[in-house]
Amino acid sequence: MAKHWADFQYEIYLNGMSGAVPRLPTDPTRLEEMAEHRLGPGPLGYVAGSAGDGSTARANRAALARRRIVPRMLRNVQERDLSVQVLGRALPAPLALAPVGTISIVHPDAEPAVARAAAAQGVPYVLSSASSTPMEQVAAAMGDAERWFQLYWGKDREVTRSFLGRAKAAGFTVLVVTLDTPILGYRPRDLDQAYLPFLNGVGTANYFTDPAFRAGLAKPVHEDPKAAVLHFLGLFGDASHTWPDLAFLREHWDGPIVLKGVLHPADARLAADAGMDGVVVSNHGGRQVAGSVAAADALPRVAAAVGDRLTVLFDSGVRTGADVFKALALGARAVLLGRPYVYGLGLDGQPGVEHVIRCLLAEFDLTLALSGHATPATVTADDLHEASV
Ligand SMILES: Cc1cc2nc3c(=O)[nH]c(=O)nc-3n(C[C@H](O)[C@H](O)[C@H](O)COP(=O)(O)O)c2cc1C
Ligand SMILES: CC(C)CC(=O)C(=O)O
Repeated sequence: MAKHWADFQYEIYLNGMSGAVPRLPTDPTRLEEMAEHRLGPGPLGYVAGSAGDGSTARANRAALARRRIVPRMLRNVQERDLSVQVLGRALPAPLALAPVGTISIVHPDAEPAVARAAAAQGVPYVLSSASSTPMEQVAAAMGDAERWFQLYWGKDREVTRSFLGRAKAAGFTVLVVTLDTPILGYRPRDLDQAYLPFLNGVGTANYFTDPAFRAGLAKPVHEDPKAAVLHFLGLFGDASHTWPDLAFLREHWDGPIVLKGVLHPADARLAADAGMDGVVVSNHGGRQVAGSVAAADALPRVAAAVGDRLTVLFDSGVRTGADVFKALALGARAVLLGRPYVYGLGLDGQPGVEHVIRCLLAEFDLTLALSGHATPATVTADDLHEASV
């Protein structure tokens, strides 16, 4: 019998026969609660927090909860294959880890631990520009796994050129360009504590080791770290970019380019017109625009507009295997997971991240099977019922 992601639950029960229970909860809500007790107030506020009154983050969850799965019976789901084709690559399941900057604030093993966990499970990890570890070191920890790099497309073209060159040399093949964060959103939990990881130099290592970034400093980083941090804050984003500027990135990157943070179907069409390969329908986990459309409400409109021209990915609010199923039904090819794996890392390092991935995919596998599907490819909008509350 083929191995299935769902087997993880039997592994847990079998371990229980010798008295072992999982070190971390298998329920994402309890995982978050545990992280709340373990992370310090600054890191917790930064990771768990969102923009303004938090309404976008709540809407992300509500939009997924409102959709209910309508399971089908007697469809032979004994043998299942969760793999999907994404940007010409075969992924073992419709999942990647979202780019999350500055994660050394939750665990000293930081990005290399996430990279090893993702590689061990065969799931792509999108490494953030704001990595607390230089990208070359993280790439080395990724082994043979797919290497995806997220670009903060900033003000200094030389830094952008240098990042793209370093990413290519380090074996990254897919470029994910984040559009929704040219400026940091209004985040009261961070403001109230006057806390930002970058102010302590966290999340800047990838910049501080960059020759083009260093060329813009009057003094070496170790002589004036504060000036280096200010330089980073001044250049990581550029709110003056417009659609024609994408030509620069297309010119300097050979592989697939995916635009992250697209919510409007018209923007998705512009992405396709600009020669991009994919979009991530995302509102940055509700961290940028309070009051914005829930990502799961934007998804079907974007998929209808460009699903035949672009690879449509999705993030913001995914917590469970059922959420992955719903995102596929709403038109996504695969999802990116954000905060939950950061909590796994914070609580238990690399094994914590692997635990989160295995729980999510076990639940997705079971949801798929118990809803009458042997593969993600057959999931459609017909599998969902939209509840009125
Ligand atoms: C602490 C934190 C840091 C983040 N840093 C980045 C980043 O550096 N680049 C980026 O494109 N997105 C970043 N994001 C957004 C995630 O990639 C993703 O869009 C979001 O977390 C998905 O929502 P979820 O947390 O509800 O799963 C960050 C999110 C969090 C929580
Ligand atoms: C502003 C970035 C450097 C990090 C980020 O994307 C975030 O905090 O959401």
